[in-house]
Amino acid sequence: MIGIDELDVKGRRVFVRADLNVPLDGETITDDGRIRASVPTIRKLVERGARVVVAAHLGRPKGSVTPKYSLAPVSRRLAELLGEDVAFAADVVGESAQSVVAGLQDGQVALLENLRFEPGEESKDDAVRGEFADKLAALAELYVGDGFGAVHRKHASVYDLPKRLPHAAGDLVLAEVEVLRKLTEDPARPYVVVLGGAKVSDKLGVIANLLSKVDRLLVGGGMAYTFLKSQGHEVGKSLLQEDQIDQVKGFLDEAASRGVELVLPVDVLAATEFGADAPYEVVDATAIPADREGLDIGPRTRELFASKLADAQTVFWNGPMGVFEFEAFSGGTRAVAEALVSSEAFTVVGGGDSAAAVRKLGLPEDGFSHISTGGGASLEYLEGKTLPGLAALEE
Ligand SMILES: Nc1ncnc2c1ncn2[C@@H]1O[C@H](COP(=O)(O)OP(=O)(O)OP(=O)(O)O)[C@@H](O)[C@H]1O
Ligand SMILES: O=C(O)[C@H](O)COP(=O)(O)O
Repeated sequence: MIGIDELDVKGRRVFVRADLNVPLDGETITDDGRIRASVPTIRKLVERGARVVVAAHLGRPKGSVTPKYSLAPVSRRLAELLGEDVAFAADVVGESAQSVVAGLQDGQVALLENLRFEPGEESKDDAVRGEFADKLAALAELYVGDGFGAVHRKHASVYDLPKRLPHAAGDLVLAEVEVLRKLTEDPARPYVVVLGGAKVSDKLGVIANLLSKVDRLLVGGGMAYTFLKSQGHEVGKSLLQEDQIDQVKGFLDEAASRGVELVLPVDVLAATEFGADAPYEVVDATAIPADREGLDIGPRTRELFASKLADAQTVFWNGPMGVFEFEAFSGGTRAVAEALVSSEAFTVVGGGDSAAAVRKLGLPEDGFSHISTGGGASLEYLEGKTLPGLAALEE
């Protein structure tokens, strides 16, 4: 994988695939970490006289134009952080994109509209993705892969486009891979992975492979309820991945046979509904009332998880322990974050929302060895999987 320093970019149109998938409240960006992380590569290209065409996704609009997922607010923030104008295209490969890109002078930056407004971006059909990648390729002469958070996606802009243009990895991708490689090569033990969050179906899949690598797996957040259900417990209205209950039963058996400690919540904050002010009570994780929804791990679980982190030498954490965006349900995430900050271990936090949670809770970013921009991407890297976006850059 070569870096951007090895590309001759002056006067050339360089397509930068970034991960600008930031949390939004309406049009307000609630955490701009991923935009900040994308700035150094873009700035370097600007300084070297490239005509920079940035592209990214936001949310999961599933191939149709969805105004609430427009990158317009991101474009404004990117311009502020760069201290440069950013020409925003109102579409991805249409007339607006073509004219914005054609108008770029050396050292200028454009941002295309959300890649996922186009069905070709995420299509499972290679030909459909390829056709869309051809249109993206027509916008540039060189490709830079810098969207680490999305390198696990076999999407047109991540996987097919670098096959069509001379390419290099951006500085963010190189830095992320360097840190994560340390975790895959002989990590100091005990090696503990903490999983939470809401992308349950995506991330349950990684557990099978992680079980052969870690000593301990702590499961909280929206992930935990499928485990509790698979043990036969009622989980009420909590997040549940019904179709993966059997698979999860298999994980419990495999963890036991491998001697991996799989630690689940023993209590949860069970709310009457999903909301910042929803009334809630602390209940045993084995007795969640049918009309309640688990929105955070409870106080006994916080202590349990902290004790399981106390002797760790290596920790990877992805996914908040609860709905940390609501103050009342942020305590579990805070407890895990604080346990990591006070730990001597090599600690890596990964994921858009996980990193945002660390910042929102006011924890010192330098309290962690590394804060990664990728959640699912980091997990799949740690599993030892070949990630499409990295494989394409290596070719
Ligand atoms: N018990 C729960 N019920 C519902 N949502 C939850 C629960 N616990 C955590 N969440 C939500 O999970 C979301 C984050 O999950 P996610 O899996 O996307 O993590 P991430 O760090 O952003 O990783 P990635 O970068 O892969 O997206 C947060 O918005 C949080 O509110
Ligand atoms: O938030 C993330 O993990 C990345 O931006 C990828 O988003 P996705 O899970 O919707 O593909």
